[in-house]
Amino acid sequence: MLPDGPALPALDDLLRDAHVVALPLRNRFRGVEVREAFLVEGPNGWTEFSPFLEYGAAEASAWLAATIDFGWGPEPRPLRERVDVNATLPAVAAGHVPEILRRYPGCRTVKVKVAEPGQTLADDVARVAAARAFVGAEGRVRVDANMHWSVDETLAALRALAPSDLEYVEQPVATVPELAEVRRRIADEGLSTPVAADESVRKAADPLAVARAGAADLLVVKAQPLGGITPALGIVREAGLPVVVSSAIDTSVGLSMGAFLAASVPELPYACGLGTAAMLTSDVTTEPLLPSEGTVDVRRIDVDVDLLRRTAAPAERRAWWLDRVRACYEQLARSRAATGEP
Ligand SMILES: O=C(O)CCC(=O)c1ccccc1C(=O)O
Ligand SMILES: [Mg+2]
Repeated sequence: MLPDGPALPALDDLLRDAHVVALPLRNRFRGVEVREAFLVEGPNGWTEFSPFLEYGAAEASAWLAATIDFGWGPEPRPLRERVDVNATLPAVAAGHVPEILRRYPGCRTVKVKVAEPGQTLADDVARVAAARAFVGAEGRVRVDANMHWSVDETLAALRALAPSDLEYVEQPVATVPELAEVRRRIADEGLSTPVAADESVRKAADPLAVARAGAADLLVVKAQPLGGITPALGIVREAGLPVVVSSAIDTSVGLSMGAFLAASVPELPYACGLGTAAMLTSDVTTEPLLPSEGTVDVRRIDVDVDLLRRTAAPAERRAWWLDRVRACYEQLARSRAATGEP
């Protein structure tokens, strides 16, 4: 189900002055080496559309709803001016951990990618230990397995990672029943690691099912896949669980949407995954939303025309993105027309 939202702007308003950029990453992340994004300026300011390339129109349409919500919808009402952020550590060798974490000045929380296909639990243990050594006993270290473990593998990993004292484990397994089982087994075995749901929120037909099933201790919420700040805030309210606001390797424009969401959530007990501008080798603004003193600003982003030109995607990629916006727009228009009917 696609979220409701403001009346759609004309398709031409989305396409006429749009930019498509291709930003190389410093380190490969979930198989991605260059991040592409579609940027457009609405009456509220610059907004972003950047679903991953493999997503079909149905899934990507929620991301377009978010693009429109941020550019054309109700202005967010932030409760804070800065948001604490975590460092995001790709599945690199342990020896590379310090050089990556140094890009996140002041961040006391690290999210470590684990369970990367082709790697071993020993690789994860070494990487997580290096992250713990970097932040010290006062810091926080969480891991994200992106659904790659079974229930048994999760428990084995949590036992092996226990010396690093995890803040939580994010989406260790794929399904809601498995998440529930992981939580039960953690309690049965006398462990205490909280379980966070990410894919079970952002890729689910019903983002609240995991909360209703009592299958997670906290939720990871992302503005773009949930259809924007307005619907995401509704999900946070109804879930009744603590949340971490995160992002999807966005440009600073997409990160600013996440920062406004994080700033609008009533309670924000965890550092948010909004520091990832540090993963990009270039950005679309001269004032990128980079972490400083462990936080990012909550502000709109002005894009820089020179940077847009320098990071512009090749013509055939631009054409692909414009087609994708058209396809998603059609879906949104159809779904909004349907909800208007009796
Ligand atoms: O939460 C963070 O630290 C950064 C964002 C992140 O990890 C991410 C980025 C792109 C795609 C998936 C994920 C994820 O949380 O699984
Ligand atoms: Mg995740």
